[in-house]
Amino acid sequence: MIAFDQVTWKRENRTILQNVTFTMNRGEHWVILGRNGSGKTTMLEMINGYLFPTSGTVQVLGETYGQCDVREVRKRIGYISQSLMDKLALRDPVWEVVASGVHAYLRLYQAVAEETEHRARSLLSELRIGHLADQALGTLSQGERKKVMLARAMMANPELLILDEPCSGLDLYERERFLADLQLMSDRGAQFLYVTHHIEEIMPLFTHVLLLGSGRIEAAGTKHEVVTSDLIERAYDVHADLEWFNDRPWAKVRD
Ligand SMILES: Nc1ncnc2c1ncn2[C@@H]1O[C@H](COP(=O)(O)OP(=O)(O)OP(=O)(O)O)[C@@H](O)[C@H]1O
Repeated sequence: MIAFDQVTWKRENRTILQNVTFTMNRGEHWVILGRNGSGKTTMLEMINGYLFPTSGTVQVLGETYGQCDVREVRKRIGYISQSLMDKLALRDPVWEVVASGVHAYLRLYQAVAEETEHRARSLLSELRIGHLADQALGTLSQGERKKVMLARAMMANPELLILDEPCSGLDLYERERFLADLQLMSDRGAQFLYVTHHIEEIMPLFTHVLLLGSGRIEAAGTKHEVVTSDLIERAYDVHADLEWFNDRPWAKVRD
């Protein structure tokens, strides 16, 4: 599904990723954790084929980057990020924003097939925002906009769904609703790769965690192997006790 083999990325004499090797197998859902600047977004950009390693190889969905048409691979990947959100037209009706995801266009440039509109509307209803379908995107709350992005990404039936801090800016209520919706969407066949700063966002659906520290892998494996007090302390440099509650980890920071 995704394989990094000895991936290194250097910029202006700085090594931003160093010898990163990891494999995400079919059926697994991964979370990437790591401090600010540890290289998480850089990894996501590589998986999307926007950045190429200085050395090492990246394989995604069975294709090796450098030996395939990256644009074809991208069609099989959904990507939810703040920078995509910023590119969406705030005046467009919500259902159109969702429908444009079917071809991964930013806007619709031609008449939409009735079936596409129907699918966009029913995805919005499934995410409990069907009543907002005809409103302009710019009139929605941040939480509702995140759901629109989720619906838009699901329009193309992606095999891999990448989420870069999707819950940033959401209050507790909106965050929990978004995470519940993600759980709802997880049985549609897409595998998730989720970047966050908040370990309690590691929902039951996630199976594995990669912990990144200054461009190197500190740990990678099943979530129960990786999300431990020792490893979290090492990666974040804070003393924390971890507790699992409702199959999610919660950190209590000590002095
Ligand atoms: N194009 C670039 N040229 C030079 N340095 C870069 C470039 N892109 C990223 N970096 C540097 O690489 C490091 C890792 O950046 P990256 O955005 O991947 O971190 P991150 O883990 O996603 O951080 P955050 O959690 O703050 O979003 C940072 O120190 C950043 O300044």
